[in-house]
Amino acid sequence: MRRSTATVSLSGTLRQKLQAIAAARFDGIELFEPDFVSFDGSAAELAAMAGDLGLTIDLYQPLRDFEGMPDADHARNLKRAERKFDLMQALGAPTLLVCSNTSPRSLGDAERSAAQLHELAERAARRNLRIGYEALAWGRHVKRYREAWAIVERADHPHLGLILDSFHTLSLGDDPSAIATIPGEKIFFLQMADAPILAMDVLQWARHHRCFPGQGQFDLETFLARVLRAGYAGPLSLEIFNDVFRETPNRRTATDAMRSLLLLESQVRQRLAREAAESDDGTARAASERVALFDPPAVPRLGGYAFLEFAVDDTAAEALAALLHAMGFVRAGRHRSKAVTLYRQGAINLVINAEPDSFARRRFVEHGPSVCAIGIAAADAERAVNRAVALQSARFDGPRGARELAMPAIVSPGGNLVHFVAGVGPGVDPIGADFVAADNTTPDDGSGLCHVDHVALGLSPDQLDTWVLFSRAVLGLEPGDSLELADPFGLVRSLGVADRGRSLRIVFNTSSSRATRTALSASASGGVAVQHIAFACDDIVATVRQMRAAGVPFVPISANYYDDLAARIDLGAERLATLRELGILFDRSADGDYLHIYTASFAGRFFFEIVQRVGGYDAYGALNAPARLASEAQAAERGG
Ligand SMILES: O=C(O)c1ccc(O)c(O)c1
Ligand SMILES: [Mg+2]
Repeated sequence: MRRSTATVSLSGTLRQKLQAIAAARFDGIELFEPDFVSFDGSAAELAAMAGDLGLTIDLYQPLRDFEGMPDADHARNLKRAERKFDLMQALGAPTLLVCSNTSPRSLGDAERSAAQLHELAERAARRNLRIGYEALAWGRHVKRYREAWAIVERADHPHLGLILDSFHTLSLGDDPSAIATIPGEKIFFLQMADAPILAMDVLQWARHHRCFPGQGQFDLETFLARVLRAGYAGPLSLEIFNDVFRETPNRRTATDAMRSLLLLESQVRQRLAREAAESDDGTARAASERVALFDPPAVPRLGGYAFLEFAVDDTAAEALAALLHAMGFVRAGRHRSKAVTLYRQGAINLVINAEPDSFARRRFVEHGPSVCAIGIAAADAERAVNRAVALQSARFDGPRGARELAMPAIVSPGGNLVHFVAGVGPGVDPIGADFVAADNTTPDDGSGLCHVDHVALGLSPDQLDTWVLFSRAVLGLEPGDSLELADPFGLVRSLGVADRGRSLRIVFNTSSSRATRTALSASASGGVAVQHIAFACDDIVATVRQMRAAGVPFVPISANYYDDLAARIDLGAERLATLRELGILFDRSADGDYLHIYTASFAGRFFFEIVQRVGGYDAYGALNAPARLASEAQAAERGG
């Protein structure tokens, strides 16, 4: 399909917007009128600029408060429309979007609305332009696509058609099924927008909280499948009013925009194939044949975290090694050719990279001691990278020594590397292969840690949507519930994503307050940093006892927390006393329990969490996070 985006979806001047849109390889734009009104050039200059960038101007939008007006207003409206037709001809824009009237002066008489739109279409036809009529969810008399279609049908003019916008239909909870009954050639344009489900005024929701497909909670797959089965074959366009996108650097937004369309197309492609197999009316098959939908390599099958790599210098390497040692990790080997050491426990591989001239060192210089790369086990690593690249990630090929394993990697939105590691499994050791075994290896030692449970990222607020889409599109992870937690200095939003098998979990923490630790660490790291790494164990009491004996520093938890816990959940006196003694936090859901504890921060950059999941507990103990956040703030208050 031709891919297009409204200029309102990105930040910048109109010139910068077009450059970003072209760089992301869109085919066209919807020109949002305010962008043109304040543009410092003529329509012809804009048309030339778009043309030079390989972009067509697919739609001019919007013309407001047009249909169903008293006669005197209508006469003025026609004059106004003629001026816009002049402009569209100079721009080479074929279609004008007329959104349903919101004026209190509009009369709500469908006959009158149809007649006035017919007249507008007749005038458009003289210039070979087209009118698309769109129902705004807050239109005065027309809110739903069926109401708009009834008027278009009644007006019955070849230059008048319908414009569909997923936001208006899905925000009202309207059923998109009937779209399939509208003749495809009467759907003149299609605007796609996702959004989080919010209980708020629909106009505010629409103007501030739309997001790209895959970033919100609307069922856009069903919506688009309906539109394609109706026979629509025009552009697939994004119209996203979003406060954050208005200020986010527009190259990233444009990449997200394209990634969102490619993901949606690939989902709908599969959906149509399924529907074609199930239904016998032929429209699903016809749709698949009519439009070419993006077809990337399949979502990778993931097998959890294969390794985590830390960027350090020699000093930080020593301090981190001491902490890991106290946590029960063993130094398993040194890299064949680099200043890189492998620490192991259970199935956990931690790579400590102090190699002077390396990607890790560049990250260290920018961000201090930090996680600079992760490895994800994937059955077919090359295919996983190919999918990532198809979905707009950059491939990274680092220098590789003679006998080293090929481990294809991509660059994640924050600039860290994501390696895909094939052949991880019982009895095989693709990570260890690059390391010369240390002779002090005692694999039976350890404190009972078995695998990486999750990695938590601290994100600046403008990174959250980017990461939700990246993890969904590239890694096939799906979001859970979004929660709000209290830090002593503001609110923190926390959202977990995971694959279906729960082998790979990532938690995103973000804060719009400026003084929360989440916000401070996100801004100190350029917007994205691994905030903590959670290791899973089977007996947290034994593990924490051993770590405490070895001197691992944990975040102290208020005695009041345990009094409150006792009031909320009946754990038995002995169990409660053990948790209190060791500073272990507890959460219970309908599915199971979660016991966890946090280490003190390492070099003020990141920390570790030890977790034990019991039963089918599927979250991250977010309700306990305030206990940690307050504890850290109080330690800082004491000068700790
Ligand atoms: O918010 C608006 O005014 C507006 C304008 C044009 C559109 O296509 C739309 O969906 C909303
Ligand atoms: Mg719209």
